Amino acid sequence: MTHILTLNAGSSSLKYGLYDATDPPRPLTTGKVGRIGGTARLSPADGPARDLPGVTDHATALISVLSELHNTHPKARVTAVGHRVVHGGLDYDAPIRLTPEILTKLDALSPFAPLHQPHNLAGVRAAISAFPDAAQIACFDTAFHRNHPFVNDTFALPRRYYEAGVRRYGFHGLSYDYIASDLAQHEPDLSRVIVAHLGNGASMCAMRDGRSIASTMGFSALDGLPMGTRSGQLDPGVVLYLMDQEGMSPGQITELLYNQSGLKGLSGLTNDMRDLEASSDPRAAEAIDYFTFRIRRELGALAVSLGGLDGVVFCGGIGENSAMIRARVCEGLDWIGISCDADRNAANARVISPEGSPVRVMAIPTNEEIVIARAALALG
Ligand SMILES: Nc1ncnc2c1ncn2[C@@H]1O[C@H](COP(=O)(O)OP(=O)(O)O)[C@@H](O)[C@H]1O
Ligand SMILES: CC(=O)OP(=O)(O)O
Ligand SMILES: [Mg+2]
Repeated sequence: MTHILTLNAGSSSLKYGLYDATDPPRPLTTGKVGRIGGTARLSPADGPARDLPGVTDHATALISVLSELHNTHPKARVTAVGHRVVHGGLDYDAPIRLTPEILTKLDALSPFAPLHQPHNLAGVRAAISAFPDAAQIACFDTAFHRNHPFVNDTFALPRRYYEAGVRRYGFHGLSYDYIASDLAQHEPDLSRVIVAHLGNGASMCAMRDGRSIASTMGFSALDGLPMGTRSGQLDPGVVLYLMDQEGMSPGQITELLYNQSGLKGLSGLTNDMRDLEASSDPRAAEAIDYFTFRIRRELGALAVSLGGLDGVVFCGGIGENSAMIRARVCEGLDWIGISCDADRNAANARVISPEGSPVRVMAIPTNEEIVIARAALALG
């Protein structure tokens, strides 16, 4: 028996999975290192969680994950490693087996996803040294969105920028791909669906019949919803002001918009939703107000893109676990058919809208790892 390893570096997490290389891949173990940048904690799905005091970044998190897997599954024969790679740019709209040339091309996209792409590619390089004989497969967050209609793919800039690749790519595509396959299997009657992937990074996707037609994220993973540490949608005039009036450099603005803004910037406290929910500081409440307000605003915009709504799905660390955020998002939206049953919501049930509701509202745990494992099996 041979095995597939999956690695998924998010902005605050490193998720992993080890699978038998069967069709479909059978999970042997999965888990994650969360709160990277804070008190990192390893949570294997099948064992006790523990803090990782020496882990301060994605590189040290990866060393811990590889050593955990070596201890728990010493006989694993890894023949393919599947990687989440956030940005595939113009060239990659499907998973691909990596070569040194492709890796170099993907390096060039790092400035457009600085919280992810460098960690994703460092993971590839670490996996090449740990498993030199294994196939390395990249699975792109952008791929799921590559067939957007022109109006959802472009900015109103002179055409040459579109041709040069300045487009609305959209991200979290592996998560949306998983949710689309889950819906096709279990809710085939739903055509127009909005999926809210709410984690440390957050975006929403409008899907018609399982295909993405619009996303709140754009050229980079900065656009759209406010996130743990990212601003979300911002008037470009603010960036001009920061440069012209405050004399900030591109590097300083990058640090501000990617690392010091969003929930962390607004609350002045933390990027972590669990900590914000537990806080009595009024700034924490205001950060949550802003987060839910922007989700509701985008919900309206995406419903218009779809010409109506049959379903809403919450996923990601916040979407799957926070009944409070889901309730706040759904509050007072009966007029577009959205409502939330308090008991179902509190129980984290799959369907949280009341029986017979015009829009089926759901909380579905996403599974980017299995999407990566399937691709690694196909291409490995
Ligand atoms: N029970 C919970 N209640 C509220 N928020 C939660 C809960 N569990 C996790 N979260 C939040 O989910 C976010 C992390 O989401 P996740 O999808 O794991 O991260 P990433 O985007 O880095 O992959 C954090 O803000 C965390 O506080
Ligand atoms: C693209 C993105 O924001 O990913 P994550 O939610 O894993 O940080
Ligand atoms: Mg994530």
